[in-house]
Amino acid sequence: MSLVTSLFPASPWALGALLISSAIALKFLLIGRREKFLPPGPPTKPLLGNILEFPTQVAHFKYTEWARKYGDVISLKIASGTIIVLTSVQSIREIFEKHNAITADRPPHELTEQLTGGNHILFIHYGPTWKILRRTSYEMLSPYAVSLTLPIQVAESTQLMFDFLQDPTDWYDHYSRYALSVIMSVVHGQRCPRYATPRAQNLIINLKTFSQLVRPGETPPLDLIPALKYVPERFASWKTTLKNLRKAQREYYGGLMEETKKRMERGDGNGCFMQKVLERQEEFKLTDEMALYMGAAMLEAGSDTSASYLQNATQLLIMHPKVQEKAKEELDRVVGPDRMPQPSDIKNLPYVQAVIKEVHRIRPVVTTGVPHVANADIKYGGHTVPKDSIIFANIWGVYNDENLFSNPSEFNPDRYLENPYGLKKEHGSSSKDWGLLDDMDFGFGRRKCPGIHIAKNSISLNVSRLLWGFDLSKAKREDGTEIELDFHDLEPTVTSTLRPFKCSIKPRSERHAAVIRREFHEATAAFMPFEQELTGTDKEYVRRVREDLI
Ligand code: HEM
Repeated sequence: MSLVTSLFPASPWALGALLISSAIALKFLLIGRREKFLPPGPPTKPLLGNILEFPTQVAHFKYTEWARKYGDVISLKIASGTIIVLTSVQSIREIFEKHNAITADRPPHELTEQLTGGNHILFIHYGPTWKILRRTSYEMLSPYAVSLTLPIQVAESTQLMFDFLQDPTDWYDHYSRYALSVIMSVVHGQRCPRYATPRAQNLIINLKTFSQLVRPGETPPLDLIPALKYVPERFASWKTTLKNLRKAQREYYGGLMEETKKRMERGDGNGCFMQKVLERQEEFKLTDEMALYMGAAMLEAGSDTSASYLQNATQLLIMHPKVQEKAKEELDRVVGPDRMPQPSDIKNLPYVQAVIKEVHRIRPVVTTGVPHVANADIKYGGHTVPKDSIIFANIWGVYNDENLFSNPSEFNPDRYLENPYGLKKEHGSSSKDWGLLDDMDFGFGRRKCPGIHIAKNSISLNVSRLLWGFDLSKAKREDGTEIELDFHDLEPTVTSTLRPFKCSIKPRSERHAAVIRREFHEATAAFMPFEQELTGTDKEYVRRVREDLI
């Protein structure tokens, strides 16, 4: 028997079995391997692909390192799945904007599917339910609709400044209260005058449980191995957490909706988002479940994000006293010391606007965006972004590209006075691509953040008021030495959320402080329609604070 024939078994059945098992083995070996048509990326390992080096936290640093090495569109293999990361304005524009109908889907997310019954606009697939929810949110959060909510937004910002005045040590929580209260008022028609307000605390606790549950490693990889969802609850503690959270969320959001209904029945409606949703529920074709989770999604997507931006801005301003000085000079000239800046002032404050853009650039809130999914192949740069691939936009990587921005790690708002997009001189400002740089932090294409107008109001009003009224500096120890700030001390979440830190926030003068107190007192009428459901403790709190102002 020759060596060659000895390798083949005698029976044709055995030969067939051998061929099939070899084909299966080969297929398995190919799993994890980068297909030829894919954009380049780091080397893969059989079966695993890039799973071992795939970053689950602060992914933007690793994505950027790979982009500089392999190009602005890279691919990563997670077993047989493909992840695409875009790190240029041109690729984002082409793939997310030009092909927006193909890239409007989201990756499967079993946990949120089970938690919300597939009704949460942020997570659900691109399809009929999403279209209904999106149309509703788009209409309710249009620039015009948002302009009608300005009085409560401005009033809440006035309380924020008042809170800084009264109790600057809790500055971090004041931002969280503010962001929550604005969104609770605009969406559900009831405000949270204290951080400790039960409505605020309930939401904070539910959001914490949720973000712990979705943290990588907390639950088995349900989307990768769907069979895991059938493991009985006694062996899968995540199922109990999820069940309890679903119950808590439904009680919470259901309660808010009931209170809106009662307000409407009494004829005391305050024009909040949910009131309008309920009034037009049939027209929008919203089921009760869809309406419930519409309100939920707004609160969940709209509170932490705005607070994180403002906390980041505060840290950056403390770290850059010269930027504060320059902004204050502009505010003194345009607004003066006898009133706080109003939304209508922002257009006359180019340097403050530059500061706001520079904070977005150096510290985008959602550094790698929220992933989209392609539902068909897309050709780009000689490669294919395949159907079903998960696509991230590496916003941080674009904003920190030294080919676009000079010294990108330097906080320098002046770059926006020299070029409307903050770009190096040679890029000019005429290319239509650059417009995308303006609002990158809010995402792209059909899934772009519908809350952008509320968020922009919050950001511009509060950054300008903070600079107008306060001197921000590092806190000092007892021995007089300054406590240094750590720019990279972030919470392990998907947003750029700083951990709380000590700092000093002092009114610029007694004159500024008096204006804040006066305007807070004058804001009482704007608060009232949103205080109908306050608990006894909260009622007592607002009564006492207002009495003290007289
Ligand atoms: C600084 C504040 C905010 C930032 C940075 C931000 C950022 C984002 C980003 C990056 C996305 C994903 C976009 C994409 O998939 O391409 C998003 C989606 C979303 N945001 Fe915001 N957001 C902010 C404030 C708000 C506010 C105030 C609201 C509500 C009033 C809101 C409601 C939503 C909703 C409902 C979605 C889901 C849209 C969808 O999937 O169709 N956001 N946001």
